[in-house]
Amino acid sequence: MIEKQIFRDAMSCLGAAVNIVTTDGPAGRAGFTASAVCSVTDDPPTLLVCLNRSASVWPIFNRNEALCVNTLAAGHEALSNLFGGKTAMTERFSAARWRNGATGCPQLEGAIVSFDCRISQVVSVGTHDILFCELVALERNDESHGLVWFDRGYHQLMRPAC
Ligand SMILES: NC(=O)C1=CN([C@@H]2O[C@H](COP(=O)(O)OP(=O)(O)OC[C@H]3O[C@@H](n4cnc5c(N)ncnc54)[C@H](O)[C@@H]3O)[C@@H](O)[C@H]2O)C=CC1
Ligand SMILES: Cc1cc2nc3c(=O)[nH]c(=O)nc-3n(C[C@H](O)[C@H](O)[C@H](O)COP(=O)(O)O)c2cc1C
Repeated sequence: MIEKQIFRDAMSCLGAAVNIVTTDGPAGRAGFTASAVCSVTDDPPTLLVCLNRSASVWPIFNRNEALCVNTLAAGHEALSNLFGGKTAMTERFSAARWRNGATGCPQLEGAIVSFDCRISQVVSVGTHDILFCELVALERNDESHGLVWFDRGYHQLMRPAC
């Protein structure tokens, strides 16, 4: 069996978009930073998000059954750290501006793209739940530069024409 640390060191070589995944509903509002997000199928348009079941936000996502994947732009590094740390939920949300999407989940103003989704299926693997998320609506912002998590640090990605 490969050790956990060796696996993590290897995974740190995979660059990934950084996202703030939010929810709102009967269990209240919550959000966390996630790099474990990817496309599953375009028919029906579906993404997946991997969420550690030991995270404080897990019961809230589990009950609300809706979420919004807000893909972060260059300049969102501090916000990403806030949602990725052990900070109070009010402190996380007061650091940025939000609007409510079709599902009622918070959409980050200035996100490169926001995928507003209903959680269609949940599969538990090891420590994590894989949340399959069917797209309800989306909002794009084609002007901001990108942000990637690679080698345990943030890297800005510039659009070619800018
Ligand atoms: N999938 C996840 O749950 C992820 C969790 N994190 C958390 O953010 C913090 C900082 O992470 P890094 O600076 O990248 O250093 P790190 O050494 O904790 O992680 C390196 C890489 O391993 C993977 N990874 C880390 N924790 C994991 C987990 N519990 N389950 C599955 N994959 C995991 C991710 O791809 C991560 O970028 C850590 O507390 C880490 O656990 C970060 C990225 C993904
Ligand atoms: C760059 C980055 C990426 C992360 N990606 C994930 C992820 O994909 N899945 C996950 O469960 N936690 C991920 N985390 C950790 C959560 O954001 C973190 O556990 C949570 O916000 C804080 O947990 P707490 O609410 O229990 O304090 C990531 C953290 C950082 C900084």
